[in-house]
Amino acid sequence: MNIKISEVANLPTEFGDFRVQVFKEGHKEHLVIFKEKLEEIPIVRVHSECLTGDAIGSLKCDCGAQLEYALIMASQTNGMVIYLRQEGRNIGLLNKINAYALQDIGLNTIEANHQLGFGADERTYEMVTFILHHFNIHKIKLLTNNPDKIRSISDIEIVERIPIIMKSNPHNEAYLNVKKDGMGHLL
Ligand SMILES: Nc1nc2c(ncn2[C@@H]2O[C@H](COP(=O)(O)OP(=O)(O)OP(=O)(O)O)[C@@H](O)[C@H]2O)c(=O)[nH]1
Ligand SMILES: [Zn+2]
Repeated sequence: MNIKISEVANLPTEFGDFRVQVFKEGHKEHLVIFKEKLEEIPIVRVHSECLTGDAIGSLKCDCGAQLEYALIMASQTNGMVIYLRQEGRNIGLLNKINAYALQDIGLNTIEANHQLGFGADERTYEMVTFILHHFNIHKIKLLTNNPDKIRSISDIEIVERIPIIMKSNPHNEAYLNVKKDGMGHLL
């Protein structure tokens, strides 16, 4: 992997004061948000980019609320958020919106991906291992409901899984049910 690493900079936020660093892999610029004095076994959130949920307040998913919750947890526990640029479970924004259009006519989140020729989840997590090793972190507590994410992160000991369950709304209820029944999420 040819990875460019930025300097570390301060980033004051409404959730607390963080340090930030970018890991650039090809055209993907992943952002790591962390507290200056990390816990020995920190709480880590591996968050996948969701422009619609993270930045626009979309109610179709739970990403925006999860990101806020993760930043608050990181701030309060000397933890870290790894913001991976894997928009739309790594099919990209254009394809995700095409998937949303298929969902508008009745397909669920998995069926829509398949209709477009993608797997249900195209994400990989080598970058997480690279980033954590860069910080000399070998053990973490992972904030997730997704068992597949736990299985996919290699060479890092996940000593605890901490759930990150957000309140549902009428727009994302069906989506969350498919994550639970079709993708094995622990919801
Ligand atoms: N292709 C596709 N991607 C989606 C859809 N809804 C959300 N996403 C993307 O899914 C990613 C978030 O993954 P989720 O499955 O919600 O959750 P997770 O990260 O696997 O699991 P947690 O760690 O428990 O949150 C983001 O990259 C979103 O852009 C959808 O309908 N289709
Ligand atoms: Zn989302």
